Amino acid sequence: MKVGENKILNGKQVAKSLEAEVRAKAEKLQEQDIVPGLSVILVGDDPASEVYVSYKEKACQRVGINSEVINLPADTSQEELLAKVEKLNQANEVDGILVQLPLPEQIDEEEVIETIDPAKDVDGFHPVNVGKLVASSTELIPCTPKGIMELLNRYNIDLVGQEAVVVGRSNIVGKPIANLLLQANATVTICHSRTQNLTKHTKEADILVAAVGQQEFITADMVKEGATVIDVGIHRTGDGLVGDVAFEEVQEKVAAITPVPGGVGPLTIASLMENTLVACQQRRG
Ligand SMILES: Nc1nc(=O)c2c([nH]1)NC[C@@H]1CN(c3ccc(C(=O)N[C@@H](CCC(=O)O)C(=O)O)cc3)C=[N+]21
Repeated sequence: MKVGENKILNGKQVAKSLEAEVRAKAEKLQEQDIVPGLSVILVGDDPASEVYVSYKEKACQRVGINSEVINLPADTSQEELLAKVEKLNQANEVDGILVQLPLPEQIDEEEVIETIDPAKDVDGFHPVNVGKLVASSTELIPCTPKGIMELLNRYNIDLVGQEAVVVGRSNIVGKPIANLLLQANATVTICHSRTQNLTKHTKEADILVAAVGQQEFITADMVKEGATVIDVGIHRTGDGLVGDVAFEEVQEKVAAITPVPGGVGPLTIASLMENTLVACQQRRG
């Protein structure tokens, strides 16, 4: 099968259809004079963060969510940042609060996340939402894992009883996607930097999620023929964006694969729109 024949999972297209659904629901809320609101706090001037935040703002415009970006200087203190979060917790028109990561080193990230009202935690990073995700169910699921599950679902990729291998154990991607795959009845293995004989595990994967943070780390010899490969990585290189998967060689071997760009990234943004809408419905719908 060649590129373009459906083997390349079109995250951009699925994101577009998810956004259309959010937009329709936001329009319904407008009949009650409710407009969902998202506040993004950006500390410092990391260029990559600025780009991602601008994507989030544009998506809000597309779906009918009010967005506000709060730019704080790189030397913002912990107290100042917490005070800002608390103010947003109190603001009725703010349904979602997102503090863009990574944060400068003087900031205690965990304390910031714990200060966000769990009902407004559209990243799904607050311990209350993490606990609900693991133990039962919550609407506020971390955006990247949520987007991946939507993609698998829309492409009818079977998970029940399948071997799913997640490479990476971050709180943002690895741990939550492993839990969601488990809930979907996959058999889940989590690999990480200390895993011995990584290839032994990845070669068994029917579904392989690469969230390693290293450019083109997953090579063709590491994947099983006919697998589904989800590439969560984003690396800026001289030749443009590349992922955690060596796309050209791996795509020859697998049944389905997400591209970078145009795969997981747009789904992350669309899921943020969904989470903001859901937070709004739950708070004031
Ligand atoms: N609190 C918080 N929540 C986040 O969700 C969060 C964060 N911090 N910090 C940074 C990461 C990264 N992230 C991305 C969002 C969209 C694309 C995206 O749209 N990518 C496009 C285009 C990439 C490009 O052109 O730069 C694509 O892959 O096709 C990528 C990455 C959200 N993050």
